[in-house]
Amino acid sequence: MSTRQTQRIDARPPSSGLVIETRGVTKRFGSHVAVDDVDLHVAEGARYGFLGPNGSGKTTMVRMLLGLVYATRGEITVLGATVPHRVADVLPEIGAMVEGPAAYPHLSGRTNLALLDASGPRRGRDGQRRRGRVEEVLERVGLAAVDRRPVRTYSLGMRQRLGLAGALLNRPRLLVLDEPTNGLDPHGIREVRDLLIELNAAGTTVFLSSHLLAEIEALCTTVGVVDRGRLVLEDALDAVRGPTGRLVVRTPDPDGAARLLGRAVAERHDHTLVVDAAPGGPSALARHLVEHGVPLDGLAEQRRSLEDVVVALTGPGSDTARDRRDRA
Ligand SMILES: Nc1ncnc2c1ncn2[C@@H]1O[C@H](COP(=O)(O)OP(=O)(O)OP(=O)(O)O)[C@@H](O)[C@H]1O
Repeated sequence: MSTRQTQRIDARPPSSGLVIETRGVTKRFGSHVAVDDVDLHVAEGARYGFLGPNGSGKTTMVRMLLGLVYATRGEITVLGATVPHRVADVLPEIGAMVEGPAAYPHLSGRTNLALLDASGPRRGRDGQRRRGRVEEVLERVGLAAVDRRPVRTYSLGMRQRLGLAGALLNRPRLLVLDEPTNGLDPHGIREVRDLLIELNAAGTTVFLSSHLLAEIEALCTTVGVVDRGRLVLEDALDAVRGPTGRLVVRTPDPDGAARLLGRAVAERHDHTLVVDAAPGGPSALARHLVEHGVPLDGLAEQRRSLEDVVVALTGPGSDTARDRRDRA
């Protein structure tokens, strides 16, 4: 075993169970504070979504995690190594894609990956195995059928997949991805999501930034929301989307249900009613409706959407609100 590998194992102890931890991380560009006193906690095995509008500091944070830019203040630990000083020890265990995929435009995707692999921790003369690794990651990202044409002729979606393939070459323990579905069509977005879920199920922790709420909601187990450089929320997605205290009733007889439930009905849309929860919960309400001849198609607890929570937290005057006003 090489010294390098031993060091990596020594650097492994996130006994806290955290693979990324930051304390008071701040980044200033001149007088502009891009990241402001951020404490991140990314647990081993999580799919962590770092959500924020454009310009909120996501890329800057991701770059700091990888030691590509230095924090003005604060501490960063990734896979047990302090960043930037010891980041080189753990980089072989991290697959990263930041600010779009980088590749030599005049070379094919395969050649680009082979070069990347040759410069990685398993550099050396195992050409056969390298070819195997390259084919495997091309297959995983749906580029197996790609021919010899140069990367400059690739669509943005293909480049994005190639970038992901590069991030997977080392079979990383941690994936750090900045806006990984940028430029992909809905089909491609779903494929990347499925791939990340599959890798995560096999043990890889996934940290990704996105300005797309729906993407984070569909993929992540934990969410960190950043607004103008500040982390305004960090929690398990299930906890964020907790119950609202109301029940959603679907019935073919909404008039009958509305008459019966009176002022408990908070909202009504076609055959769906949102009802203030009464003592006894969903089962008591179901019984009450059915006993009074109102048939039910469905009854469920209403849960907050991530969007509701984010809008409430970021509030008017934030970049999110400004973006909305600009678009209006
Ligand atoms: N090298 C730099 N010099 C000066 N300002 C910078 C630099 N890099 C980023 N910034 C500024 O820091 C703020 C945060 O930028 P950052 O790219 O981290 O945001 P982001 O959330 O990733 O945005 P996007 O989704 O648009 O990529 C922005 O106001 C940006 O203009």
